[in-house]
Amino acid sequence: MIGIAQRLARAGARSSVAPLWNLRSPALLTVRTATMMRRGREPAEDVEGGELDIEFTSASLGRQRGGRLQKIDELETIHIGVQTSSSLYPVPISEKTATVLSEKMGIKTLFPVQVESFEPVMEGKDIIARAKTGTGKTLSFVLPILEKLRRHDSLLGSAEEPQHHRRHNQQTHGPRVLVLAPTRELARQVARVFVDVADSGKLLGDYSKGRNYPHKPAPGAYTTLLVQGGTSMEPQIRALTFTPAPTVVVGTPGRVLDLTEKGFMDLSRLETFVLDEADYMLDIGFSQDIEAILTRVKEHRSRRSERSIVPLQTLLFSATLPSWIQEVAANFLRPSPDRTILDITEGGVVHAANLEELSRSTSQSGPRTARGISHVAAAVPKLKNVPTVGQEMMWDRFLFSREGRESGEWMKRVVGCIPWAVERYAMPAGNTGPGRTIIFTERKIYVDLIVEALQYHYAKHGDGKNEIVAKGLHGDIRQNTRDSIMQGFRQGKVHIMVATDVAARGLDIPATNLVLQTHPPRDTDSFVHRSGRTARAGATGTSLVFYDPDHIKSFAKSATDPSVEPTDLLRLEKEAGMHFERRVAHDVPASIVTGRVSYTPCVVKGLDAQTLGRLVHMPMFARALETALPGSTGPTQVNPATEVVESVRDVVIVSPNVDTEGEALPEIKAAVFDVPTNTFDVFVAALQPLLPGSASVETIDGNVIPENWQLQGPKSFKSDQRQDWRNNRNRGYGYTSQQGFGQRRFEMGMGHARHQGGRFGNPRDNFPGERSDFGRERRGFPAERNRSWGPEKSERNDWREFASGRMDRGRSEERGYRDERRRTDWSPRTGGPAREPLRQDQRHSWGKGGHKQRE
Ligand SMILES: Nc1ncnc2c1ncn2[C@@H]1O[C@H](COP(=O)(O)OP(=O)(O)OP(=O)(O)O)[C@@H](O)[C@H]1O
Repeated sequence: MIGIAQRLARAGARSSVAPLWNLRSPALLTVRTATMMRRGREPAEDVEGGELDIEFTSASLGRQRGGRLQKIDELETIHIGVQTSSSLYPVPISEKTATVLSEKMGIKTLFPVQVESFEPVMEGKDIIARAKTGTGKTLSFVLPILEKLRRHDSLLGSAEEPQHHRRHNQQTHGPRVLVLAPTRELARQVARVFVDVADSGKLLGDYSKGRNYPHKPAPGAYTTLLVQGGTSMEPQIRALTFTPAPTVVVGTPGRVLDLTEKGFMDLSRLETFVLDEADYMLDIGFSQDIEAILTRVKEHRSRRSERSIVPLQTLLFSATLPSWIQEVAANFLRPSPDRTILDITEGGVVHAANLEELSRSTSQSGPRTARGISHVAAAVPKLKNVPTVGQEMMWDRFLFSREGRESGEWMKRVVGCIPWAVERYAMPAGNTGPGRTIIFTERKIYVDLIVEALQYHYAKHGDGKNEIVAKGLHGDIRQNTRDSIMQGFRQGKVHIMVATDVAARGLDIPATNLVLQTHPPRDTDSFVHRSGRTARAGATGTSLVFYDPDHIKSFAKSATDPSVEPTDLLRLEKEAGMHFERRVAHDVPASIVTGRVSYTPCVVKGLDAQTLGRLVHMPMFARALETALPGSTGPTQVNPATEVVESVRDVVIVSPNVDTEGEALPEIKAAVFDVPTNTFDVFVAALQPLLPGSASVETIDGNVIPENWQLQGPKSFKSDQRQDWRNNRNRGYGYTSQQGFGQRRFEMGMGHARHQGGRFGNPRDNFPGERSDFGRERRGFPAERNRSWGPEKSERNDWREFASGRMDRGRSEERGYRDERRRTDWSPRTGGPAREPLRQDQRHSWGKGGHKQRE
């Protein structure tokens, strides 16, 4: 008869046995084992779960090997809760970890990738593993890594501890495990799993809740340090130099490399090196950093005696392992038999013999996306009206930028359909709340635009009770804001997160109902990862891709005619092994981007092409022109710099709202601007100083708008509105957001604030028309550069230098600044005259508070 301990150990309960021997009274134990023995009933009997009273005799216990096990003298009855190996933790984990998993993390069973990777990691093998999104890859390396540390450390000092391991542990100070992840958010998430499983309290280096300097860890605790960019390095350095050093470091490659190169991170004690999202990390972009880090690891380790070194174990995990990875991964992994290649598919676990086999199996392994995802492709309808983004400056700027001309129309169409998608797919039946949606888009500017439009839409059309909050996440957002947005999304305070691919990999937000992509993604792997943000850990969810219905034609054709290039969606279906349900999206009735704006036509006669050429560079005019030309070139297709100017030489541009089609004003070179009524004043105020003397501005009825029109108080812009402007209040006049003029103008930036009617500065000074930006001309700034879309920053700085008397004559002549107009009394700080002319000795004190001393 073999002993209980051996049997338990064989069945996978090694670590659970030790406390058993110390029991002096009946106790309920949860032992992860399949085979138990009852007294007097030999041989052993397989138990299928449930609880079992077992009596052990002192004789049977006493036979157990190992001096550390206490011998029990009397007969004891021990109640052991038994569960079969297939249902609960079929791997030998310590009692402590088992308790954390089941009680704190609510994990009752292990997922296949976790079971399969456990033993190889424990044995110190290298692993490259692929498993679908949301199948628990993080735990599949965290669990065995911590267990391995525990097991090794439990042997510390005992005869069983391997010699080289003992020396390895004694000698140095740095982390024993290094995990690299591509994004800061993912690094934080992985680090948290280490902290949870190790039950080590605080995550070091997590500053999201204020400063968190390293505390003295409990003896034997496996502490984890988060080393991410975008936050202060100093506390990370302090944590690294602390004794004992953090056991695990999880970070992004840039910061890890930085700390290593500056000598703060000693990697000579490193035992395990993990690349989460391995394919992404080894792709161009990150691979250089990774190689540099590994070179450092080798350097550090080589300082130590050969015999003392524990072999470095490398673990690579991802949901996608493209074929190119075979060559790259071969440089990182040791050859067989020190390496295991795992592919966890729907059909089961494939132990590939080599990397080639793994990449071959990619195409044969069924759908590559997680099982619970429903895929929808929604055709985005064409714009029914001509929405002009009236209320938000960001859209203005975008639509007349180069990108805007390329993709502006598509973005407007897409944005108009998002509320439909959210309502339909992110609000599950019976669920009163808005659910969670992640919207992926290609560029940061799209993120900002979508967020702005959604915030506007939900503020306007929300029911006031279930307010839907949308926030953006991309690389230009400050780290603490990114962290709080992520936290808000996890907690359900943010309902829609609009993100670039920074959120595409690894992020685990369990209750995400909908993943929406504004364009079919560039490659299938991106699609797999983006879609994988929903339907995690066996849940269900929807992944929706917006596409252009023009592609429908080629959809149908390409199905029958192989010579037709498959569209993006067909390619995705083929390569990802899934099928899209086709739908037509609905855009919101009143365009989300604008609502319907009312227009006032404004006829400008006597325009020459040169003036018009200048006008069209200003977003405000360009937009008006665009609106005026829907029939000919389409609302966003206008290239203002060329097409419009070319055509204005011969034809009259007519507003679509005016039923004249060029005939009513046959001989006159004129432009009819359809100006949104609420910005009419700003428009005219900005327009008039730019026109040549021969030009006139008229309403469509032929009433000439006098030159000082805006000063007399236009009908559409009443005095109380002007007062609002002065008082920084917004009542939705179109040129500001809800945040109020002052703040908005600050956000807008200088150039934009200017063309909204005035100088950047105190908004009360700048009511359009009362004081314009063009006053600078009076101060001697060359007229041709004096435009509000005007001079480049460097030129502006030059001008300031000149105006404040700091520029020498040679340079000022070179730039054509008129020296006789040099104004030494002009304050570069306030843009107005200083109180009294500066003395020579005071001039140099600008910027050092000299002007204050004079006051
Ligand atoms: N054994 C388990 N039982 C229940 N839930 C689990 C188990 N293992 C992991 N999970 C949960 O599954 C979710 C997904 O896990 P994880 O983030 O590790 O997936 P992943 O495979 O790394 O996904 P991705 O490829 O997107 O990075 C997490 O919320 C995690 O808590």
